[in-house]
Amino acid sequence: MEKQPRLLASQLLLKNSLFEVSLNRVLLTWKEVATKKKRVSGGMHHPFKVGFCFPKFLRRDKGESGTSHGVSVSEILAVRELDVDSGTKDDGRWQKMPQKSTEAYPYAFTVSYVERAWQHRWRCSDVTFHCLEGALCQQWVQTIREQLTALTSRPKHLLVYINPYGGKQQGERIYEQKVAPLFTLASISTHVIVTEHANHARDHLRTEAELKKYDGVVCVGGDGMFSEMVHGLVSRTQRDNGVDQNSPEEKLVPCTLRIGIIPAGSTDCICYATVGINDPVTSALHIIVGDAQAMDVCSVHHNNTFLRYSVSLLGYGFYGDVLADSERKRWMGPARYDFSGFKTFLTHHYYEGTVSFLPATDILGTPRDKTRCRAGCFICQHNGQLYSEDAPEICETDPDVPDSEYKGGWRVIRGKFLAINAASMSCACPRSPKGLSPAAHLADGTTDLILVRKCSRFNFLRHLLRHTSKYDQFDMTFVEVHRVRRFRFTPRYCQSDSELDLRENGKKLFSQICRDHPACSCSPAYSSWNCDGEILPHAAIEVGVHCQLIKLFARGIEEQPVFEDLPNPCAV
Ligand SMILES: CCCCCCCCCCCCC/C=C/[C@@H](O)[C@H](COP(=O)(O)O)NC(=O)CCCCC
Ligand SMILES: Nc1ncnc2c1ncn2[C@@H]1O[C@H](COP(=O)(O)OP(=O)(O)O)[C@@H](O)[C@H]1O
Ligand SMILES: [Ca+2]
Repeated sequence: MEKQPRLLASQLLLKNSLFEVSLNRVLLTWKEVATKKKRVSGGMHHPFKVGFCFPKFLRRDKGESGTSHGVSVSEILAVRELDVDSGTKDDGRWQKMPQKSTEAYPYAFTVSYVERAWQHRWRCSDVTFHCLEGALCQQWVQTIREQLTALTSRPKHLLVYINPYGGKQQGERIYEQKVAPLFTLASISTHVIVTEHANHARDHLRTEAELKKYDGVVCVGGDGMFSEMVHGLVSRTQRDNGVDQNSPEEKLVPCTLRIGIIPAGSTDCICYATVGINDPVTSALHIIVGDAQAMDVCSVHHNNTFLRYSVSLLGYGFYGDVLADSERKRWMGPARYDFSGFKTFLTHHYYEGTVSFLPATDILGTPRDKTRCRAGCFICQHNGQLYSEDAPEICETDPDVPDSEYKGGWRVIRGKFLAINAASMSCACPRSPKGLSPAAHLADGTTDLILVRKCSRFNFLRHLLRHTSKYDQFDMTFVEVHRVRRFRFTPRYCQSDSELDLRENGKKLFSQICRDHPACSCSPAYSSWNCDGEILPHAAIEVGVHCQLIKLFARGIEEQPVFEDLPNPCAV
């Protein structure tokens, strides 16, 4: 790392020990002064040599000369002066001042910063430095504040929507107790709206919200609430730019405002797969430090009419049936998915239809890779560039020509499927920490199309269980996975353009099939599509991926540090 010029360096007191504290544009470091050499310096600037740079995740080292700490300036949340005389912090919280500092070091300031905890959790930590002179203390506070102000990617004004009914109905409490105090600490102003009905946030964003006033929008809720934000923002952006969402081939305009998610839902898959954990404090801290993570968005059309956007799972068959059943059991909270999941597994329905897809051939990465999409993902950068430079691949298709005759690289697969899933990202969530498609990428412009063909109940159970273990869920004869740019699905019993209303005619067709095939296992003709937790009204759909259409306040999952592999900077 390039050596940065030092902005400040002083000997300051921390918990009754003397530390050499140094600030440059990148790092704030503090290192205990060796016991023998310990002396009170009178608060003058003492140049000292910081002969090493802290590796990214290594914040603390015990060297010969005492404990060393480092925090990246980009992860400092706030700095504030302490009112030592009154013994209070300027945020009103009482604090017992250490005896030695009140006597010899009567001025103090506190730096709040991000500390990494277990399993990708972030926490807000405080460190308080005591100074001999008020002027020095103020100089430190002012210099750190100037550094923070220079971080232009940090949001200052946020529009927050809380779904009070998501997940375990704890959205408001989570926001007030865990998130709002952190936003206040970081001097972020907020306009908070507690939603009063479904689609309140979507419609407000799409038509009313004065978006120019904000640096980002935040939702407190689950994947359904996030989906509302996506629909509101994407639709608004297309309308403002005169783009017709009804055309499946249209290149959509990316949204500029970033979206933050404070997890308070049932699956929290978007949060989990972009941050690594569904933890409200962690998400709030990612928002405060101004992280940015691009994400792909799928548009879903039926007969040249826009239906919905999807960012995580589009699932027909198993996941569609689980969702349809679970919607009637919302009162159960997140447990409804376990109940409906078990019930749907027992019904073991399969569905016939044709899947046609345009494989993503010119890109890096495959769904069977061992590498994972992580913070700063090279594959997302590479493929993202490829797709943003090129015009989207448009394959002229004629609805009157059978799928099997399509040209332009489309592939056609007909069959009986227990599940057809399109995962635009891993879909990692607490139920399946590796997700539906573990090697899928957040921002590579593709979706992983997973086809699970009709198989025995036992084999399907094996496939499902592999989502929760180290074994490969795709390494089974009845499962195939393709990385695609676009795909279509047509159910076998599709009635052309005047397609069935699924709820009405689906029932009729179900009984018809069973009469025609007395020995069949009574699979209905149609399932429904689960589109990020919403049921789609049509089974025949066309899907296209829009590379990096939105941005989140996240950075992707960070690699966990392997401390043994890192050099000890203090070792001789
Ligand atoms: C017998 C063991 C079975 C284990 C299977 C585990 C596989 C779980 C993969 C889940 C992928 C979830 C993808 C995300 C979907 C969400 O958009 C959607 C709505 O979420 P929310 O708004 O928070 O309610 N959630 C679901 O569709 C739930 C699927 C759960 C299926 C068991
Ligand atoms: N005030 C409200 N009342 C009822 N439903 C709401 C409200 N606000 C949002 N919703 C809807 O609740 C659904 C579920 O929300 P979500 O936050 O995703 O929770 P969960 O993860 O439990 O499904 C979303 O589809 C959203 O449109
Ligand atoms: Ca993707």
